[in-house]
Amino acid sequence: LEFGNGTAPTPLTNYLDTQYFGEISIGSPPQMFNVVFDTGSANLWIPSASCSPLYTACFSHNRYDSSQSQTYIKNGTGFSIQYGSGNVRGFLSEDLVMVGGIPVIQVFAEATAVPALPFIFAKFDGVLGMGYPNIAIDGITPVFDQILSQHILKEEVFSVYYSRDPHNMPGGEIVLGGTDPSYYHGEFNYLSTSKTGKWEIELKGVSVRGETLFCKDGCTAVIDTGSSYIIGPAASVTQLMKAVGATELYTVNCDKVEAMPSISFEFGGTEYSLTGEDYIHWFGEDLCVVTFSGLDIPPPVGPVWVLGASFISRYYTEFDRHNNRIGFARAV
Ligand SMILES: CCN(C(=O)c1cnc(C)nc1NCc1ccco1)[C@H]1CCCNC1
Repeated sequence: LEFGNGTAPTPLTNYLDTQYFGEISIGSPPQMFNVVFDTGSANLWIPSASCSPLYTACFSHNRYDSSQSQTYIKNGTGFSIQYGSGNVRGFLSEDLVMVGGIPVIQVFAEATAVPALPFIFAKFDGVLGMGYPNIAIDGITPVFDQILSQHILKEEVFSVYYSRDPHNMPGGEIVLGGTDPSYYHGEFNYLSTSKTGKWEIELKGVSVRGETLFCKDGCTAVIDTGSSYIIGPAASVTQLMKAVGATELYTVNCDKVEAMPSISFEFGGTEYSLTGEDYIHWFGEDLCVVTFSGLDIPPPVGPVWVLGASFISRYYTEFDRHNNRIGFARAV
């Protein structure tokens, strides 16, 4: 397959700086879907034409109809993926999936039950997991691994740019096989993924005004392209709100945003800081909310910090499967 220089870019749509998604097709003739490219999971699921109208979150999105596809291969194995608020359930099917112009014969899940919360708020139809195969449910080979085995990519990496202020076009870009220098400047700093099999790295500390307040003895950070915000242990985030002058409801007075202190994450020997502008979400003229949320993820996964779009929109991120490392560079 001749495409570009061994890299395959997909433009992303930015919905209110909180949801970033790109278009893929499934089936012949192609059925189009908007999916989140999610490093926090490793399966592809999309709503099924056979989902009940009772599931509003399924019925209100584009749905895959296997009866319309000449390349559909029946599977039927059960599928369930757990989210904080509930499970997406369905069954497995196989068909031709086109991602960034690359064809893949892919096993994916047709969702017949999609929890209203949070997915009625989703502007995307489904999720394309970009995580490692060992977190893939039902042991399905993930899309990116299927592409790697075709040996057509220049490098065994993918990179993500998320824009800020939704008026910028495009809203973002994911590049399979390399990086896009038009969206970052300066050098990359690389951090090796602490446990192979997850896009997570060692966080050395979280500091405000130069003082390390949290994760003093080191902790784990998950770099999750499918999450909107920054999630931290509940007690730490509560203290962090106080330290930056936000109320318990995470709200701040909009004209105080410029004066808010930077919050820094130390990875390797480098401080990655977010200014008030970076971590505040403007919900209107005078409602500004801090885009952090407190969540105690239980061991063995937790306690962790999850860095989502609020972080990635400031730091262009390269996910390197060849060297099992994550690279950050300043986004444009
Ligand atoms: C996709 C499921 N996720 C969300 O956080 C999520 C839920 N519900 C809505 C409506 N949107 C979500 N993410 C929007 C988004 C797109 C890109 C950046 O953030 C997470 C679940 C944990 C694994 N990682 C993904």
